[in-house]
Amino acid sequence: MQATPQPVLELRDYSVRFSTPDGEVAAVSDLDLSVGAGETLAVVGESGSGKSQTFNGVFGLLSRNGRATGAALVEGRNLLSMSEKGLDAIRGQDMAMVFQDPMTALNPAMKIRHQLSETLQVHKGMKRRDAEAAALAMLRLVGIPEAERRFEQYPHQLSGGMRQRVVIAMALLCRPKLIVADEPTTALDVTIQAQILDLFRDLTAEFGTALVLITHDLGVVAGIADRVAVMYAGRVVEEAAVDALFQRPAHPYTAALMRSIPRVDREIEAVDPIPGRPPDVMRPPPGCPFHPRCRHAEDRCRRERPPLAEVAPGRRAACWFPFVDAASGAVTLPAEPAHG
Ligand SMILES: Nc1ncnc2c1ncn2[C@@H]1O[C@H](COP(=O)(O)OP(=O)(O)OP(=O)(O)O)[C@@H](O)[C@H]1O
Repeated sequence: MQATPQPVLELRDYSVRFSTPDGEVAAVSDLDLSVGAGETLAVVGESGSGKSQTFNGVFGLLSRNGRATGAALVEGRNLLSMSEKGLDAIRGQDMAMVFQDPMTALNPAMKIRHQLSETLQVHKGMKRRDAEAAALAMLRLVGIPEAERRFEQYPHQLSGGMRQRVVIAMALLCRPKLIVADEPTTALDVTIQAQILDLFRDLTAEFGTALVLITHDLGVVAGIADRVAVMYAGRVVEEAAVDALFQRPAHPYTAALMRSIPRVDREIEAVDPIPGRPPDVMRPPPGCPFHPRCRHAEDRCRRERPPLAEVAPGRRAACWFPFVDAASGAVTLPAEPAHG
């Protein structure tokens, strides 16, 4: 793999399971992933592929029937073996999560002033005045116009985009080493979406924060991510540097995902939805979980599950027949067969 800067978060042999009356749900299986200081890792995949539960497990936010196993190391400390108190101290101080709906992080009955300064008072032990001054400065930094006036308002008085900026300000206040943003722009309109992504890019570069951006939308990762991990049925099926991935995906699922999104440089007719549906994680198909939807599946794919393996320098793919020339390491997309 491409040399990652010193990992801030490292998942090793990491899985998430839920017990249900119908049996065990293997939501996330055997992940090995890391993200380094100042690096942005995008985690993409269709709904239900395990993106959110992976990081809910890291933050100790799984529902009661869920359990994460393996290791989730933040600067070498395994969060999975920590007490609730130890985890509380790290959450908010060393790592923060930003969700799709900013109201999950905001208290509707509290002025922005108090929401932000309280974070610093609790986690950094700052005096109220200093905390408020720092909070106001951060509000300006995340591009809130008329920050002084907004400081005295309640969340419902702000637009959705502005609320998300406040949440980002709140996440950054303690200068965390890691931010996980789960679909942070999905609820926003396209122009605001681009502004918020720019904001993430600028601020993580400025503070050297490791950023994990969870999204179902491959389109949003191009301008912001350094690396991309593509998830399918609870596993990473491809991992690569963003430019390499966009130039030539090595896994048929990534290729299919790319064909399924509209692009400004292509005719709308070129959008080609992925046939079929993702597998039921309680009853995954034998072999490669993607084989029932794959245009290139062969017998081996129906029988044996391919491991995530290095297919070229800096990229991994879980496919028996990745689009990579073994001798040269060049990625080669085969001609598409006529059938779907
Ligand atoms: N409490 C639960 N009990 C049982 N299964 C669950 C529970 N929570 C999540 N799951 C299952 O875990 C799997 C992964 O879900 P997850 O939310 O991580 O997917 P996702 O890729 O983030 O999708 P989305 O983009 O829709 O959020 C899904 O099959 C989901 O049904």
